[in-house]
Amino acid sequence: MAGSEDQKFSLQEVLDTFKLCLSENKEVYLEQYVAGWRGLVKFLNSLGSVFGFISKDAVGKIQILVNYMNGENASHYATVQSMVKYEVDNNLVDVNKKGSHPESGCRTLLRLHRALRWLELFLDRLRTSTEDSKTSALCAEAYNESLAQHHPWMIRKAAGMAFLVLPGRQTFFEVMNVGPPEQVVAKLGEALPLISEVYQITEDLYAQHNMLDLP
Ligand SMILES: CCCCCCCC/C=C\CCCCCCCC(=O)N[C@@H](COP(=O)(O)O)[C@H](O)/C=C/CCCCCCCCCCCCC
Repeated sequence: MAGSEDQKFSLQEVLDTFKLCLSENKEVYLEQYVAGWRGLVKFLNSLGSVFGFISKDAVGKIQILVNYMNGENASHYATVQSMVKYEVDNNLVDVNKKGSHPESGCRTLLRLHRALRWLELFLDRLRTSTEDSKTSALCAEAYNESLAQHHPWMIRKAAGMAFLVLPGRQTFFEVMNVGPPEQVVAKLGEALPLISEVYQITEDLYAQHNMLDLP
């Protein structure tokens, strides 16, 4: 994986991976899910070292999942559904407090899943924003409505400070490599339902298994 996060970001590429995430019977392919996150991390890395602590956490979690996907039980890590079934059936998930499985696939994916909700809220705000909107405010609002509820004070503070140095809306749109603002807005409109569907399917699955609060 070394170096893959340094390449140029493309919103289209991320959109394509999220499109490929769902199987015909609405299972979420882990390979595409992880590929989507890798694409997003490229974007994060292009914003500078202030975001390094966020990128490091995301890359670490991506790597945990990749290790399972390439490990001896790889066949069980094809989809989120098969991973959940395998780990739950084999008692490989710490359910109430951290124990012998502190880095289960289920727990690791849950962290990225919560971040996907932040992404959904943030992209929707970006899509409906006006030229004078502040990306830092849009990002903070989306964060407070989602991920912040799972983060301790120190992380919330650090994240809040990082948001303050986010580039303006115009730069943001340029980095997406889609074209003029109208096309970015259209592309975001295309991306959002896909991200929402992947989010909702995962959310429902975790809810069914009472796993939305894994330690
Ligand atoms: C389409 C282009 C525009 C949007 C591009 C967005 C690019 C974002 C890329 C990655 C997002 C980072 C995902 C972060 C995952 C965080 C998972 C998490 O909650 N980890 C915490 C809990 O883990 P455990 O301790 O339980 O293992 C961990 O404590 C977190 C540490 C780092 C701080 C996370 C702050 C997240 C802020 C939200 C992302 C802001 C990115 C702003 C860039 C626009």
